[in-house]
Parts: sequence; C-alpha cells; structure tokens
Amino acid sequence: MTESVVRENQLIKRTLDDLPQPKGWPLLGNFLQLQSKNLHQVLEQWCLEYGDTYKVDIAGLLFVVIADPVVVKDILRRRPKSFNRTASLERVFKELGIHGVLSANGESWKRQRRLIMPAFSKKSLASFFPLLEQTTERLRLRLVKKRGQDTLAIHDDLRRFTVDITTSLVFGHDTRLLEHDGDGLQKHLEVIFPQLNSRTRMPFPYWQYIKFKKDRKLDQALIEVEKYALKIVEQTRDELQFNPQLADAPETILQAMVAASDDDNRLTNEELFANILTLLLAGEDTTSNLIAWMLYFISQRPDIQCKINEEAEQIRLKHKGQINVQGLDELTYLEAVARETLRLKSTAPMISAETADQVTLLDGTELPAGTGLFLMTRLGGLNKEHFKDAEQFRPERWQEEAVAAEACPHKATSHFPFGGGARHCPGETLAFMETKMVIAMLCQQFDISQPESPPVVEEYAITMRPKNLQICLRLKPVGR
Ligand code: HEM
Repeated sequence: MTESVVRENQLIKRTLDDLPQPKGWPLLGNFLQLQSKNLHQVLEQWCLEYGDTYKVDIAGLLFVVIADPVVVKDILRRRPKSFNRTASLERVFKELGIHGVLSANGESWKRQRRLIMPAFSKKSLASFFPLLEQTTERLRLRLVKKRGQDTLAIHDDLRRFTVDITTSLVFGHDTRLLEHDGDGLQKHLEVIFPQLNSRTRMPFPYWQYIKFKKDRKLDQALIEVEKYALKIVEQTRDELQFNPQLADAPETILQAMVAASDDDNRLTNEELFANILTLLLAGEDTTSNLIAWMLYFISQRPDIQCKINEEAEQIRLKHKGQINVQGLDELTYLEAVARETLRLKSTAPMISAETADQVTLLDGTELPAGTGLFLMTRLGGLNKEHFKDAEQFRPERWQEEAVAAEACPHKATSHFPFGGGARHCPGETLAFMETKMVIAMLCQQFDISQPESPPVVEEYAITMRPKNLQICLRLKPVGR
C-alpha cells in the first residue's frame, strides 16, 4: 500500500463486521483449521484468498489477520500505547510462571525491558565475544567427532550451542550441553515451546480441569527448569554479596536484575525466574532455527559455501588469522546469506498483538479495544512486487551494490523478521554474531551437502523450524 492509498483508505471506513472470513464450522469457526503445525502458512494462504485484512473465528473469539507491510509497520510502531501483547499470551505465560519481558505489558514491561537492554548493547556484546569464540570451537569439536556419519540431524547440536551461549550471556553460567550427549535443559525447552504455542490459541483452558499426558510433561519440564533457574538466582545473590561492586557494574543480565531487586523497584523471585525462562525461550530456538535454515539453503549450493569461505578467509588474513569482533561486522556476504534466509524462512513469521483502545488501522479498519491481531510479518518479503524473483534464494540482493543497481527491486522494509518499534527484538545483533561465527566455522571446516531424506517442511511452534532437516558434513582436507 502506498501513502496516497493510505490516505484514501482512511476515508473508506470499515468495521470488524465488514471484514471477510474464511468459511469455518458451526460454533468452532476456524478453530480446527488453525490447529495445524503450519498455522502461519494457513494464515498466509488465506491472505492471498481473502485480502490483506480479514478475520478468523477461533470458537467464538474473533482475531484480525493483517498482511499489508505498511499497516503492520504502523501497528508495530504504535506499541505500547495503542497495541499490546495479547491477553491470551499474557494469561498463559502468567499461569506457567513465565510472565517476563516478552509477555508483559504496560509499566511492568517498561521496567523489565529497561533492565535487560544494557546487556544487549554493542559494548556488552563485544566483551562477550571471547566466550562466543570458545563456544563455537566447542561446537566444532563436537561436529568433528561426528564427521563419519552419513547424515546428521544437526538441529540438536545447534540447540545445544544456542542454549550454552544464552545461559552464559544471561546468567554467566555455561550449561556445557555441547560436551554431553544426554538430555539437558534444551529437551525441557523443546517440551515447553510447542505447548505454549497451542495454549495461547485455545479458546478454553481445558488443562485447568483435566490434564493429558502432554500437559503433565509440560508441568514436569517447568519444574526442572525452575529448579535450574532458582539455583542460578541463589548463586547470583551470593556473587553480589561477595562482590558488591557488581551491583554498579553487572556482568550479566541476571546480576543486573538481582541488583535491581534490592531497591524500591523490587523484582520478585517469580519475576527473575520468568525472565530467565523468557530469555532462554526467546534466544535459543529462534537462533538455532535460523542457523538450521541457512544450512538448508547452503547445503544445496556449494558456490555459496565457497563465497562465504573466501570472504571469511580475507577477514582472517586482515585480522591476524582470526575473525575478531570487528571482523564479524565485515562479513557482509555472510550477513546477506542470513538476511536472505530470514526473508524466505523467517523463524518468527508472525507476531500477535491486541488493540489497547479503539483504533483505526491505516487501511481504514476500525477495531474495538481488546481485538486480537495476527501480524503476518514474513509475507511482504515473499511478494514479487517487493523482491525480483522473490521465490529464489539470492543473497546478493542484500549487498549494497545490488541494492544500488535498480535491476533488483528491493524493499527491505516489507518484512519484519525481528519485529519493530519499541518492542523490537533486543537480541538481533547477538543472533547475527552467533550465526556468522557458526556458519563461517562450518564452511571453513566442512563440505556441506544434503543427503536423500524426506522433504524438509516448515513447522510452527511460536518459532518456525525446518522439520526433517538432515545434513552431511565431510571434513575438508587440511590446507584446502
Ligand atoms: C534469529 C534470531 C531471532 C529472531 C528471528 C527473533 C525475533 C523476534 C521477534 C519477531 C520478536 C517480537 C518483536 C516485536 O514484537 O516487535 C522478538 C522479541 C524478543 N526477542 Fe528475539 N529473535 C531472535 C533472537 C533473540 C535472542 C538471541 C534473544 C536474547 C537472548 C532475543 C530476545 C528477545 C526478547 C527478550 C524479546 C521480547 C521483546 C519485548 O517484548 O520487548 N531474541 N524476537
């Protein structure tokens, strides 16, 4: 939608009643159609059939689905004043004791966001770089041991990597999952994620009355994670008592939070636990999925692996044989590969929101307070009007020269892999740092290919992952 169309639309008002709706079932509405593991694809497909703004009925609850990037961007920008996270997300997270910065609204969100942001500054992340380097080396050692295997379900290794990184950064405590083969924290998180996803879309909280096997598994996973988190909180309290100057110059997000809980603005143990789990959930799956999707693409393209490797070699030569923190910024081709992956396979392809007041959207739709919204943040990136040959994987389109040459339409602001406005993802820089380190290491060490396996498909559980991904890693001869 262009600016002038926006102005015109504001004159053509419509209400919730006027919006089209896909045909559903009596009483249940579209509930059954939306229970699938590719919810985002169902909603995206309906955008093509019913237009950029339509409604769905989840057993009596109406949600509005919005795809136009101009309207989506405006909503993201008008948070937190006019739009909130949804009440259902807040309710489910609260009930499970995970009500941290991701699900909170209002003053509680502001306070928690203020506390976590310093840890994501460029300066903090630069001081964290040696740990990132060591953890990447530990992932390398783990994968070298597995080099003989014909096929590798690498996702598990990647998740171990991102959990080790996130726990180190957030709590200063390395879970060292990369050194073990058994189930660990990542297995509990694997139980929690899909369950959170399906509960936020349940019109009726059945689990308050009857618990199925999956609900009992969720309870158990939460108990295990809570045990882990409370132990870490205790350790952090001890560190602060032993070393009080840490309160003024905290080294981890948790130290900052515990230190802040001693002033008037107290963070309770529940809030601390909620944010530990929130950051683990927000940081772990999103990033390991991005790396996995990048491997999906580059394992089919030896030419791209070659280019990544050449660029990384140049940077190593420039910085005394190593990719240092400045060198990471200079890996522009690799960054383009990550951005192109996010365009086609955004690991967060939709964001939910809720109107805080009665609002009018930029397309002229008037909505009452409390209306749930699904913002389809990936769809604009798949649109041929915004990207030439939109269905093709072409990292070059993100490089400055290509953007400057008008031969390639390039509308970077038509999709929002990290959201936008005041609630924009704070972990974006960290995610790129992790991704670049891992992919540069893999392309240096291995020839990466895809073995015969069932087709890789998108699976949605708040984040979007490649189901069935198998990779084949062949160690490169030394000196090649
Ligand atoms: C490829 C990796 C990642 C992707 C695609 C991603 C995507 C997103 C998206 C779409 C949102 C919602 C933003 C909005 O509502 O506008 C979000 C929020 C958030 N992300 Fe990320 N994220 C990634 C990595 C991380 C990492 C590494 C961390 C931290 C360790 C993190 C922490 C958070 C937090 C705390 C929020 C909630 C922010 C708020 O509500 O104020 N994310 N992320």
